[in-house]
Amino acid sequence: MTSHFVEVEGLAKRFPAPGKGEALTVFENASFGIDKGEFVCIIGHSGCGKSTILNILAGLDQASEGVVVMNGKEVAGPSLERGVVFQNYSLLPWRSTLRNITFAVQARWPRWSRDKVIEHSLRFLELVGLQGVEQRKPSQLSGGMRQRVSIARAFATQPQLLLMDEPFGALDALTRGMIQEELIRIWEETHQTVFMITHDVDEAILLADRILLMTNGPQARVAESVQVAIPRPRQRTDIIHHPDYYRIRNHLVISLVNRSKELSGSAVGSEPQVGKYPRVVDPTREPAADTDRTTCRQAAI
Ligand SMILES: Nc1ncnc2c1ncn2[C@@H]1O[C@H](COP(=O)(O)OP(=O)(O)OP(=O)(O)O)[C@@H](O)[C@H]1O
Repeated sequence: MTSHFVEVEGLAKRFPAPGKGEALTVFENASFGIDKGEFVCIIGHSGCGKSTILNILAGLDQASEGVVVMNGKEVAGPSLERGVVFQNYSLLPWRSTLRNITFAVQARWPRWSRDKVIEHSLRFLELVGLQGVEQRKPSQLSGGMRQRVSIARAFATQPQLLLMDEPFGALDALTRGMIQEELIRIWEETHQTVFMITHDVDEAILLADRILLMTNGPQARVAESVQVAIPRPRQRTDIIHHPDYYRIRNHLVISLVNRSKELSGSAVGSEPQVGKYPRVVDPTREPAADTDRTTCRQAAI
């Protein structure tokens, strides 16, 4: 039945109303697939249910309807096969930087020797540029460094699926840019399957193979799957000069700013959604009028 590495089928989340009112349907009928080694970002306005979807994929929350299947097995709870990076780093404050990583690596591979655990952990700290701070506690690190530790820890445990909930949301623009590039480097080395929430259209285009677009809630839908076929390796300073960059960016911005509200609860775009999956969109093949450069100032939602 499953054709993708991760298959999300007919997911819905409803919360009961406090009184006798109707239940709140945050999103419904969310169906999409993620292939092995793919980097997928999801974008949508605040409250449409992105974090809830990510938590359901992680096994940390339960769907009201629908199912998530990973590698042929239904996701029924948390597992070391799925790693999560949150915006607030989630490091253990009493452990050193290195021990925050070795702790997770040891849990993942309990039979490994101490030396092997340390060697493996140091390699991932090095990949995020954190040599020399191994013995510092999280409180002695900057926000950017803490997020690097948390990314290194997630990649070091080599989960089959890595879930990232706005990992750079709390960082300043310069630090964010640097860590985005480190994330690209570490992903290109490991070819991890990644599902990431972001509010930043430019970040999504830089990182993703595909961007899932959600309409506004309540009754939000995963309406489009937007292809990002810009070749890799990608760099922040070069990607903006690629001829397809603004076509993709403007499509995303127009969909998010103009269409997602009007069409909340239905597919974004002029064509209706056919079948269970979101409409597949390649903005580089859409008419130029849809990608007017004047919308480019509204990039983060
Ligand atoms: N326990 C709950 N009871 C009722 N409603 C809830 C509960 N938990 C979450 N919600 C609602 O579910 C909706 C989706 O929340 P979620 O955090 O998944 O959205 P989001 O798209 O990730 O938002 P943001 O981009 O702001 O992080 C919100 O409207 C929120 O108020």
